[in-house]
Amino acid sequence: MTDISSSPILTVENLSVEFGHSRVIDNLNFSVIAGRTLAIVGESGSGKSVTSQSIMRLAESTGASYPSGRILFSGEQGEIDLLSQSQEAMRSIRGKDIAMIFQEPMTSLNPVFTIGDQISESLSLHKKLTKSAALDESMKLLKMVRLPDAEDMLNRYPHQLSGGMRQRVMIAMALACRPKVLIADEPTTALDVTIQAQILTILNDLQKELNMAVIFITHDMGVVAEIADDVVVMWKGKKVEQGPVKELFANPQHPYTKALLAAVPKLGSMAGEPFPKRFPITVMDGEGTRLVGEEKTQATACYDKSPLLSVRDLVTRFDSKKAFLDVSLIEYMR
Ligand SMILES: Nc1ncnc2c1ncn2[C@@H]1O[C@H](COP(=O)(O)OP(=O)(O)OP(=O)(O)O)[C@@H](O)[C@H]1O
Repeated sequence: MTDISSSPILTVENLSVEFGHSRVIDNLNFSVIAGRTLAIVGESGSGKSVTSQSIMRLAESTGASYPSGRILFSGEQGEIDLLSQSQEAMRSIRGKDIAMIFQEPMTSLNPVFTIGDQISESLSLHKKLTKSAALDESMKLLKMVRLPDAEDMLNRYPHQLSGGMRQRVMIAMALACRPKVLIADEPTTALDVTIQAQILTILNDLQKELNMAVIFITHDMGVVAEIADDVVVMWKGKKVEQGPVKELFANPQHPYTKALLAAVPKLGSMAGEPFPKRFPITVMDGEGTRLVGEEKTQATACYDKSPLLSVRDLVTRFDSKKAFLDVSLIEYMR
């Protein structure tokens, strides 16, 4: 059950960000609580990445300034304003207290070092572990993100991994110091739908296990439905709507939120048909294509008022059977 009295771990207060004379974030306010996921959703250029880069204090290196605002973080030393920290102080906060994963893991992984070296480096830096303790811990982290053959994985180089594996390595690295806040900036956008579903499930599970606050940046309301508790909708640098995901999906207020929701595949309702309580699931695997039954998805159970079905829910459900959805079902859902 949600504890509405829990105090936020991170609060963005009246934040404005400018590049030269151009204001790209205007008076933004939101907060995140431990154990909950806040999705920041908005179209390209709405300011999602600048917001996360500002929290990490990485935006200045590309010319950003902050004419107003505070970013309050409740850490071990009590509440601090990240915007008034020196870059040196931020170096010990980044990665340790607040970690980030990005859309393209290849840009954050060093091609000439093994996976083991790269995870261990972060552990040595923040936790001062010896090399062998760091390698042991790295293996535990790789198991935590469900990478098979963790030991073999430690000796591999980034180019020897698939995109989904690299993203899991990035999650392992981000979680190395058990951060209080994880910022995930479109971490699944570059992956195909089956792998996206696996990564979202892993993130969801680890978030609960570690009781982290997660800020999840995306432009995809289908992803929001699966991963978020709360949503902030951004449009042209401003927050236009905010609320618990279930309420926002059931009763969107802002035209832009409505437009975002309309882009998500829905069953039936678009053609004015009543929403089917159950629908056929066809899978395609080594044994051919066949009907495996009828299902009521998690998504329909969650969003009874605004039935929403994403391809990912179904793929996740059948992934254990190494099965893939028949294209006809996806067509049917559209
Ligand atoms: N270094 C920079 N210099 C000038 N303007 C910038 C810079 N970085 C971002 N902007 C501008 O800030 C605005 C917000 O960009 P931001 O990258 O945060 O959008 P976004 O919502 O993350 O988009 P996307 O989904 O495409 O990543 C855009 O108008 C962008 O052009």
